[in-house]
Amino acid sequence: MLDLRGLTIGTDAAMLVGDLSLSLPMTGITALIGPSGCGKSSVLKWSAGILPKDLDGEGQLMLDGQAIARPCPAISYQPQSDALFPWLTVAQNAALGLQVRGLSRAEALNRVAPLFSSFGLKGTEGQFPDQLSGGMRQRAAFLRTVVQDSRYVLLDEPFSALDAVTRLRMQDWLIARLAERPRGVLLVTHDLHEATRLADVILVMAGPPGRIVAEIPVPHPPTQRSEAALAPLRDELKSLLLENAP
Ligand SMILES: Nc1ncnc2c1ncn2[C@@H]1O[C@H](COP(=O)(O)OP(=O)(O)OP(=O)(O)O)[C@@H](O)[C@H]1O
Repeated sequence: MLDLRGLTIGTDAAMLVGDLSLSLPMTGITALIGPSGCGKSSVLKWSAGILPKDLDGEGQLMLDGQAIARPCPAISYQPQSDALFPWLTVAQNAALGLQVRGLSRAEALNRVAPLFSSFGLKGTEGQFPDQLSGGMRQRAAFLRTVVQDSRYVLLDEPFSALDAVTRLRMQDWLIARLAERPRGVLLVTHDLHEATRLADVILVMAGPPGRIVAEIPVPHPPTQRSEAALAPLRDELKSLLLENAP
C-alpha cells in the first residue's frame, strides 16, 4: 500500500493543496478527478519528487507503512504530455527511464527491446516520435514508464489527447497490461466515462486548496461494466463535482 499523508502544497501567496491524504492499493486503478486547477497534477508531481521549485510541499509518503524519500524507485510517473524527446528514437525514449535509474544505454536498450511487440510498437524502434500516431506515442511513453518495473504508477491524463476510438482502445490496452503485471495505479482524468470504466475507486477532489471530498468504490470488475450500469455513478460524480465547484 502506498499512503500519502497530510500533503500541503503552496506558494508564498496561496495554499494550492491543503492537508490531503490518500491511499493507493498494491493493485488496481484509483482515479483522481476534480476541476481544473484543484491540484491533481501537483499531488502527482510531489509524490514523484518533481514538484517545481517555486512550490513548497510538505507531507509524508509511506510505502507498506514505512516513510520513504522521493523520488522513490517503487514509483514511476508519466506527465500530462507524453514528454517524448523528439531527437531520440522511440527505443532510446523508452530506455530513458532505465538510464535515469543507473543502467547503461546498452543495458537499457536491451531491456526494452523484447517489450515492443506487446506494446504494439514492433517496427517503430528506430523511428522518431513525430513519425508515430497519437496512440503509439502514448504507448511509447507508457512503455518508458512501466519498464522501470515500479510497483506504483502515477499517470497524469494519459489518454486526454487521443480521439475517442483510440482512447477506448488504449483503455482496454491498459487493462490488459495491468492484468499481465498488476501494479497500483493513480490515474488523473477529466473524463468520467474513463474513470468509471477503468477505476476500482474514484477520488473526487475539490479546491483550491485541493482536498479530497469523496472516495467512491466502483461496482463490478472492469470487464463486467456496461455503460448503462455506470450511468448512475457518473450522475453521482457530476453532482459531487458541481456541489464542490469553486
Ligand atoms: N509552478 C507553479 N507555480 C505557481 N503556481 C502553480 C504552479 N504549478 C501549478 N500552480 C497552480 O497550482 C494550482 C493547481 O495546479 P495543478 O496543475 O496541480 O492543477 P490540476 O488540478 O492538475 O489542473 P488541470 O486539471 O488543469 O491539469 C493551479 O492554481 C495552478 O495555477
